[in-house]
Amino acid sequence: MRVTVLQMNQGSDKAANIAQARRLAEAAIAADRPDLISLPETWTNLGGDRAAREAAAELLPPPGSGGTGGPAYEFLRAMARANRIFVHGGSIIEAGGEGGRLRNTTVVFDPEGREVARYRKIHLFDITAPDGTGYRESAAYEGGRELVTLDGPGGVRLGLSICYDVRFPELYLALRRAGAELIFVPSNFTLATGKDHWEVLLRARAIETQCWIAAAASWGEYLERGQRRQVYGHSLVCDPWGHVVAKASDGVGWATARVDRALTERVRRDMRVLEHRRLA
Ligand SMILES: O=C(O)CNC(=O)[C@H](CS)NC(=O)CCC(=O)C(=O)O
Repeated sequence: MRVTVLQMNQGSDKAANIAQARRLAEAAIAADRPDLISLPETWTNLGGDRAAREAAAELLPPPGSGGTGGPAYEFLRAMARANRIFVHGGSIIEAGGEGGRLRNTTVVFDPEGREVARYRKIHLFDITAPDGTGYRESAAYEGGRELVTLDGPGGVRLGLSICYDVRFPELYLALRRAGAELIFVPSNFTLATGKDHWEVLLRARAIETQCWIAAAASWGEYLERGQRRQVYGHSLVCDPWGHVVAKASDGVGWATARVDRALTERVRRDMRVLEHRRLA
């Protein structure tokens, strides 16, 4: 099976972001025929101000209801159904959290266009970057609490996570223990942290968990309340040995890799790290 990660340069115009996602996804699907395609974190909105973020938010239909969602949700569903592929929607902004807060939420659709998983980002990005920029994701967002895995194409078990989650290895160990073979890390990684940490963290999570990692990321500049900010990009797919087997260059685009399940099996058989664990 093949997995494609899309690299976008979204801003605060939701309709333009959906148009960009559509254009990139159509080109990637035509070129590489993936079974599974993944978008970046909050690909429907990056930056702007609180009002732009709230305007991009969608109230999602209850899981399993088959109900109709907003334009981003319906775009993802239609793309899955039209191409008969799994679509991992990076994350979209979900309205309806406690106290008017938003949620940073992944939805996954199967080739029939049914929503088969929903994950809400657990770890929120409240930090000061080395360049002095402060981030307080928890001001707008409510954190999730639930671990999510599901069956993907060809029975490959998928595990869900988002961006800053990647710094918390216990989540990935729990996903592996829940049977995950391919774990997603859709991201808006900052340039200041990403240049030093992005690939190291993703490869470490792959090596420790012996899982494939698919990390679709936002790339380039955007404006946050008029201030210029940069995100690192470098969307990639990593194999369970820790090799980066596909990576997007600078700019918008995508990268596709073949997920070789025989490799997963061999790595796990020959180095039984799960059984060798002593402390956690
Ligand atoms: O704010 C939104 O609308 C969507 N959320 C994000 O873009 C979040 C919080 S600002 N970004 C990250 O988690 C980057 C993590 C990162 O860069 C690191 O761990 O170093």
